[in-house]
Amino acid sequence: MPVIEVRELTKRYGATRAVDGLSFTVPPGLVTGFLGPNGAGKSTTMRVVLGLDRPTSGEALVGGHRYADLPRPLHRVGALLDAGDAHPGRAARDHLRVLARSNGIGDRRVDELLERVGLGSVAGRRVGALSLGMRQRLGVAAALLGDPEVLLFDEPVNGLDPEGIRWIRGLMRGLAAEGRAVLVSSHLMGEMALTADRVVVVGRGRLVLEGPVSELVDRARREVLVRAPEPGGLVAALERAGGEVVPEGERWVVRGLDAPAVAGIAHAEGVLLHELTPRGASLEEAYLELTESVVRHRAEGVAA
Ligand SMILES: Nc1ncnc2c1ncn2[C@@H]1O[C@H](COP(=O)(O)OP(=O)(O)OP(=O)(O)O)[C@@H](O)[C@H]1O
Repeated sequence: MPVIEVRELTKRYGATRAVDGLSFTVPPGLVTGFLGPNGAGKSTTMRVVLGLDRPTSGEALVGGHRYADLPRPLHRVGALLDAGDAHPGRAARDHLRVLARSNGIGDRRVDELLERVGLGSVAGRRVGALSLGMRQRLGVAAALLGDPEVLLFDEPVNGLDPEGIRWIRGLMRGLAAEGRAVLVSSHLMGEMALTADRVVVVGRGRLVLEGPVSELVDRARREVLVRAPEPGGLVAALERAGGEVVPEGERWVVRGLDAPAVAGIAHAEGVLLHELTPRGASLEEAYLELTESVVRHRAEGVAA
């Protein structure tokens, strides 16, 4: 059973549809990457899941309930939205203690978490004197206070150095391995390929794709570059087989057929090939292509 369920969610701010009929689920035990370009509606969706924003229509449920109806929300859902939300003048430890006490959580849990996120030695330091990476770790500790089964991270690697990025990745993988549902937003596909088991891709507030990371790769446009000094009937035969053939310099770009199929057709036509090169899109390209096509379609839709 999915732990987070977003159903037909729409959120408008005036004329802006930040989220537009979005549905997806976040299952337990996996890291789900929430991907989309800037302004795609990721933060808005997360805020609605956390009850910080009200949907215009549709709903977002955690364990079958709206956030507002969860009895002990901090014990069900933890979130890292913005590293800058702690009081700068307060010591890191005290920041967590205040949060913990107001939720009936003891100081021992605070000390345990400070160690877990690697802030044990700087726990007495003012929040304002912590580096961005340390504040990010403090935010993670706050999210984990109630030992929640669901975790939301909004662009957690922003501004972190490579060591901090590695740490966050390992942490998210570990939390999922403990059976928790982890939703992490990013606008970088490469980052998600290293961290997520599955992805929910959004563009302009709408769902573009939901599924395993590998599905995105499969969606990548695949091409075969072909060079044949005497092509004869090759192009026509490739087109008959369903390929789309476009000249590129001295070569042909074939789409819709894989390299073995192209080789087989060339052989059947008796055409000698000097080159047969499969060209696959990278994950980042596949993702950009997907989100761009959504943006284009929607722009055309608006113009029509
Ligand atoms: N409180 C608000 N008032 C008005 N417009 C808003 C508000 N919050 C978000 N928006 C708009 O809604 C759209 C979606 O924003 P959102 O922050 O959810 O996107 P995002 O995918 O998280 O992008 P980013 O990666 O830039 O954070 C944007 O056009 C944004 O300007």
